[in-house]
Amino acid sequence: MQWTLVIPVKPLARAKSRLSDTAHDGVRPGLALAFAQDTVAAALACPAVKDVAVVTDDARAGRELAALGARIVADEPSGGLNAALAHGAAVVRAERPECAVAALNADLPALRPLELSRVLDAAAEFPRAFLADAAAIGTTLLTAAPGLELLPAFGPDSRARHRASGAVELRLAAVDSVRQDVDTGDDLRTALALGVGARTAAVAAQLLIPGQ
Ligand SMILES: Nc1nc2c(ncn2[C@@H]2O[C@H](COP(=O)(O)OP(=O)(O)OP(=O)(O)O)[C@@H](O)[C@H]2O)c(=O)[nH]1
Ligand SMILES: C=C(OP(=O)(O)O)C(=O)O
Repeated sequence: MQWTLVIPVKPLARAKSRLSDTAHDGVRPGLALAFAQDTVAAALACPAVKDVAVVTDDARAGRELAALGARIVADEPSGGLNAALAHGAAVVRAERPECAVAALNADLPALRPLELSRVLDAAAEFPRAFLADAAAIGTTLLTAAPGLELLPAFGPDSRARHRASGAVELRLAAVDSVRQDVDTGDDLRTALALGVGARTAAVAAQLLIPGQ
């Protein structure tokens, strides 16, 4: 099965606020964009991915991610992350009602295409499925098979909400790159140790990160 990914990107000036102690206001938008570029590039290189729709209202992010090959969907609801994901899924399903849809966070700079393939192949066995984040509290990926609504419930403690919604938790080993979202300076250090994409590596090299 091949998947259409829906990737949400918050306006860069407001993105990744929890990284403010690691990356100051002048650098953080560029870092958030680099995360999204590395995430989208890895997703587009994944054999299980048919195409990628990015939901964003950010002009710069839209331009740069379209240049990588993503389709850009305007964040018309402007109602936060879950509204953006539901809208993105509805837009892609309006054109291809039978497509399999997966929501993926845009803050996965260490994402490896083959690990994403393993996760998506495992998800294909279930009507709806999700992958917990590295902290085991949140979610980095949520899938819906053809004909089923995505019903995104991302945000703090989303692992429990997605489980309660009936989605099956994927219990896979060795898919760290798909779980490693970056919210804090510690997360960034962990992602750098896993190995990040070229754009994040270039921006991170300008930051003085203790322990790097
Ligand atoms: N389109 C869209 N994407 C969003 C919105 N809020 C969050 N996102 C995206 O959802 C994903 C997960 O969000 P978070 O990890 O909370 O990222 P964030 O909101 O930039 O981080 P903080 O400011 O630290 O909360 C990231 O890819 C964000 O860019 C929103 O209102 N609209
Ligand atoms: C978006 C999520 O959380 P965070 O902002 O912590 O990445 C989530 O895990 O659903």
